[in-house]
Amino acid sequence: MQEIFDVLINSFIETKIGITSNFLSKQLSADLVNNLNTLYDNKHMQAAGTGNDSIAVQNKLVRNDVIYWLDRKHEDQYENAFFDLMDSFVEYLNSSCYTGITGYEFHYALYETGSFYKKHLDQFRNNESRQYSMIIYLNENWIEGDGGQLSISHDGTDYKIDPTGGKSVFFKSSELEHEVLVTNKPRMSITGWLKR
Ligand SMILES: O=C(O)CCC(=O)C(=O)O
Ligand SMILES: [Fe+2]
Repeated sequence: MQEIFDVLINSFIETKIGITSNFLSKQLSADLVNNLNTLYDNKHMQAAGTGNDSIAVQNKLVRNDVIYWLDRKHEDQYENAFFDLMDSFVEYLNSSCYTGITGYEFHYALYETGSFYKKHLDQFRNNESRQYSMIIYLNENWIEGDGGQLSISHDGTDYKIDPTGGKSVFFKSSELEHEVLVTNKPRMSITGWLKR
């Protein structure tokens, strides 16, 4: 995994947007897709909020994905395998870049056809604990016409990143505004934040 972590970290250092394919194995990706589909079918995925007030402001004009938080307490072997992978990534990041990350949080996200997330910053104004944003995509066979790209404008360049299965994107939560363009088919991911 170290080589894949290096690709992610080195591209982040070069352009402020870390990207690597194959962050997740095909098997783990498929297992997490199964989890997500089951959660969705059982109506456990909930409308995502914006902001971190105790009453989350649910603003469907800003975002209309549905989410579910991963938790080791679920004792789900695939969620735990995902957390094990994140533990090794955080350990590697902290030891190679002195980032001092002490925690994280991750949720599954499903964008149904027609869904989007308008331009935003991930760090809350009243809480700076989110240091790095990390997204891991779960969509096999994504093609351009499917839409749903992650769009990041930075240094005069428009980056449009396809949410292709296994790919991970990594950037500083306080720095880069980004948006999810309208998706033309269901779009699945795990999104999270490394915290300090
Ligand atoms: O799924 C993505 O590409 C980005 C999601 C996002 O920006 C967020 O959940 O804050
Ligand atoms: Fe975001």
